[in-house]
Formats: sequence, structure tokens, C-alpha cells
Amino acid sequence: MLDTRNKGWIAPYCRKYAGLLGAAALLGIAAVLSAAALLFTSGYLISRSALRPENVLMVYVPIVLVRAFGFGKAALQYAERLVGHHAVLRILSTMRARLYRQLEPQALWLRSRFRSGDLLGLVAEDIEQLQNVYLRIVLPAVSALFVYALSITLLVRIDATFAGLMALYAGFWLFVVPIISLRISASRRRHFKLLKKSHYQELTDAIFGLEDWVLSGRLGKWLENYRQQQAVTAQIEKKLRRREWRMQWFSRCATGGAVVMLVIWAGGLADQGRIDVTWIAALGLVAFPLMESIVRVTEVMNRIPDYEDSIERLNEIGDIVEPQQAASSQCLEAAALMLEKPPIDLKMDSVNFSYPGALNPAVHNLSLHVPQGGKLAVLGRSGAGKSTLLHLILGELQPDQGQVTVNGQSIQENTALFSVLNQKPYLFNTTVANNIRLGRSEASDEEVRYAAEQVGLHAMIESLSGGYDTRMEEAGRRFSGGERQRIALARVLLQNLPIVVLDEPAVGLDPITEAKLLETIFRVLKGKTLIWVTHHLLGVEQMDEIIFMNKGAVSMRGTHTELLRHHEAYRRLYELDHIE
Ligand SMILES: Nc1ncnc2c1ncn2[C@@H]1O[C@H](COP(=O)(O)OP(=O)(O)OP(=O)(O)O)[C@@H](O)[C@H]1O
Repeated sequence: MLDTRNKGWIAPYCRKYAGLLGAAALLGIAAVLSAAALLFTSGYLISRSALRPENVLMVYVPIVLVRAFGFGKAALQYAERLVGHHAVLRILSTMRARLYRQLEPQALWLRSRFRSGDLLGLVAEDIEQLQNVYLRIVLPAVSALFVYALSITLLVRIDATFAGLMALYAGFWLFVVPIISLRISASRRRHFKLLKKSHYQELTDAIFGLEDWVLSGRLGKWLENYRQQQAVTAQIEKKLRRREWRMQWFSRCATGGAVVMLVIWAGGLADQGRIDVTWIAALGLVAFPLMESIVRVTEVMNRIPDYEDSIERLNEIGDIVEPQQAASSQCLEAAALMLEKPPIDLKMDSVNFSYPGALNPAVHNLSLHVPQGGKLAVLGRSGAGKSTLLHLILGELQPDQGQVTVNGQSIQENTALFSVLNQKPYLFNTTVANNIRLGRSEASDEEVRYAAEQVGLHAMIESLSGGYDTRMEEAGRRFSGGERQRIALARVLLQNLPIVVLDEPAVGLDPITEAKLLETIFRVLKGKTLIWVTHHLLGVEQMDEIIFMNKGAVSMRGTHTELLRHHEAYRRLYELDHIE
């Protein structure tokens, strides 16, 4: 886990992967220098050939050099991309693992806060965006700085006055123009983004309330209004584009300016007889690639606002989640102590909970007792209060009345007793072993293997080309839904906490896979307390208590046999769920 010094999303990774990023930057610089050398030798070759050398052998060396630098430039550019992308993909996979570790333990709590957005999807996309920060901002900027410093140093050795002039000219384009351009464009881009966001919100609202717009007969008016707003946004976007083109045009002029200055200077040197005239074109042409890498910084800086939102959002997530984690880590010791002294007794006494502003309570007068190793199934329609109940059990919500306790202590002080297996476990693009090890980062290879064996994945993993070191394809596409859940289950085994919350882990699986997964879950989690939210009755026979929730209250409860015996509704539901 990163310490506070490593809190951001850019600098810590630059430090950690300095070697790889440095190699990519060096290759980028070498590619620019190779391009400069190519144009330099080409310029010389053209001038030399124009003077009609008596023998082709007299221009043989420049011909070979042109070829070498031509190939070299392409090869170096390719190598730079390869190393740069390799570095960035490694950074992204570390970032994703970090994000997962931050979010996963609070999955249920986050879901209660970010009900309507697919938070994980959103932040995963943000991390995707960050790769551009490295590839399109950090690397080009570093390469431009180096090219600037090297060119001026070389020039000083030939002509200090001219070197000073060029340092000012190129420095203006490298340091001053990008800052001015960023200042102007940043506020416009932000304004544009805000406008777009508000239009999206309005459009989404309108789509949800389309029926009301039609019924009220005001749809035409709304459409007209929306069209006008769109026209304003399009106008601003057009202005932004025009500005970008103008900036590109100025950049080309800047390169042209440098070429003219170099040609005039080289002409002066030739007049003084300090260089041969054949070098004039060579020195002029060399400005093209060097200046281009410098003026590119303006374009690069203008991209910063595009990624600001992503970085801000990721920092916000850290700020929201870290206080929760701090509380959890304080509880770890207590958890360890409690693990040594089973049993863990979980109790809810007449708990009531209402969301702020809600008319009815989401959980109403609910009492439960789950002793160590007890198994509770929670069923109910959507909105019945199942998730709220889980938040209360996990100590993420505080009851308005009543209390939730473990061994007589408030649950808020003991939240690190829980593992959670939810509907969509995320698999990272790292090795299979690392994905399992997310449960406990210090777990040994043997422990990872053992956990995989327990969940029935060992043979399948061994059959992969690299065994446990095989990389998951992005988002674990190589694994089926059931296998993904088994990996998540192996993580839970490594965590080895006394209470496991199962939040519909089998939802979306076919009945056979579901039955097999449930059989594995109940087998490997034997002895642990299970709290299982499920949408149907497959596997409920194995539970010690089944509760049905309706409008926040318990509408039916008992063991499977009791419910079958006394409740006609349960009997029918059970039969429906068990039709072959
Ligand atoms: N963050 C929230 N703010 C306000 N009301 C909420 C919030 N979360 C849930 N509710 C409301 O509380 C009630 C219980 O919701 P809850 O999510 O606990 O039900 P659920 O049984 O888990 O539903 P589902 O199976 O669809 O997840 C619902 O009426 C819901 O609209």
C-alpha cells in the first residue's frame, strides 16, 4: 500500500517506474536527434551533390549516413513506443490494483453512496485516461527539455551570441507560450465541459421524463430550447478548434522562424569563411525536428485540462475511502484478537434505519442473532431493504434506533471482521497468482495455490500456458463468470476473516454453474458466519435461518423445514425455483 508520500496518481508512479520511463524518454530523445542528424546529412548531401562532385565516392559517406539515420529514426521511434507503452501498461495495472484495494472492502458502502453511477466503471476509465498523461504529456515534455538543453549547449561551443539568441527564442516557445496558452484554453475548456455536462444531465432527465413532456404538450418547446443550447455549445467547440488550428499555425511559423535564423547565421559564418557553403542547408534543416519537438509542448500542455477531471476524481475517491480504511486498520488488531477467541456472536436488536428525507424506514424493527458459523439467507424484492440491512451489519450505516453488536461490542468498532463476495469481482491485468493474492498481499505462493485448490481452480490454472504466472487478459475476459467468482472466493479464503457477506455472488450465472459455485462456497467457508443475500431459493436448505424482507421489515422467517411446513407461499416459491 502506498504511504502518504505516495498519495497522488502521477508522481509516485513516475518515481516507481523511473527506470522504464527514463528509458522511453531517452529513446524518444534519440529518435529526435536521429531525425535531426538525418536532415543535417541530407542538407549537406543535397548541397554537396549540387556542386557536382567529380566522383560519387565523394558523397558516399553522407549517403550511408542518410540511410543509417533514416532507419535509426524509425527504429528508435518504434522502440520508444514499445518501451513507453510497456511502462505505462505496468503503471496502469499497479494503479488498478491500488484502486481495487481501496474500493473493494468498501464496495457495499460505496454502492450506498453512489447509487446511480457505476463507480468502478467510471474510475477505471479515469485510470485509462491517465496513460495519456504519461504518453502524451510527461514523455514529450521531458524529451523537449533535453533537446533544448543539448542543442543550446552545442551551439554555445560554435557561437555564444547566436546560442544566446536561440536560447531566448526556443525558450520562449518552450516555457512562455505553453503557459499562456494553457491559461487561456483551460478556462474555456472547463466552461465547455461544464456546459456539455449540464446538457447531458438535462437530456437524461428528459429521456426519463419523456412521457410527462409528451403528456404536457411541451415537448416541442423543450426540443427547441435544447437545440438552442446545443447551438451555443457547438459554437464554443468551434472556437476551441479554431484556436487549436491557430496555435498549430503559429507553431509551424515558429519552426520556420528558427530555420530562417539558422540559415542567415550559417550564411554569415560562410561569408566569414568559417564554414564551407555546403553546411548552410545542413544547419538550416536541422532546426525542423528540434524545433518541432519544442513547439509540441504547447499542444501537450493544452491537453492537461482533459485529464484534470480524471485525476481529481481519483483523488476524491482516495479522500472518501481512506478515512474508512483508517478506521478499518485500527480494527485489525481487534479483529486478530477476536479471531483467537471465537466464537463471534453477531446481534441486531430492534434496529430501525431511515435514509435522510425518506418517508418510510428502509429497515424497520429488525432483530437477528447469528452465532459463529451460523448461516443466514436474506431474501426480498428489489427495494425491500436487503442492501441497507447489509450496510447496517457491516457497520457502514448507523441505526437510528437499536444496535448491531459483535460479542456485545458495537459493530462500528469491529468492521474488520468481514469479507465480502459481491456480484462482479474485478480481475486485474496482472498474473492469476497476483489476482488471488489481492486477498492478502503477503500470502506465499503455497497459500495462493492452496486457496486455488480449495475453490477448484488449481487444475484449470495449471493448464494455462504460464500456470499461476499467466496474465489475465484485460478485465479477466479469459475467465468465465463462475471462474471469476471462484478467484474472488480464493481471495476471501486468503483474507480468512470470521464473517463472510455474500451479496448475490451467483447472480447472472446459469443454473448448473450457480449450483456448483454455491456448493463450493458453502464447502470452503464452513465454520465461518455467512450472511447471504440471494434472489431465489436455490441452496437455501443449507442455511440455518432464512428471512424474507418486505418494506424494511421481516415478513417471514425460520429454517427451511419450518418455512416449508408452515408457509404455503414459501412452499410455492421453493417449488417454482426447483422446477427442472
Ligand atoms: N442511499 C440511499 N438514499 C436514499 N434512499 C435509499 C438509499 N439506498 C436505498 N434507499 C431506499 O431504501 C429502500 C431499501 O433499499 P435497499 O437498497 O436496501 O433495497 P434492496 O432490497 O437491497 O434492493 P435491491 O435488491 O434492488 O438492491 C428503498 O426504498 C430504496 O429506494
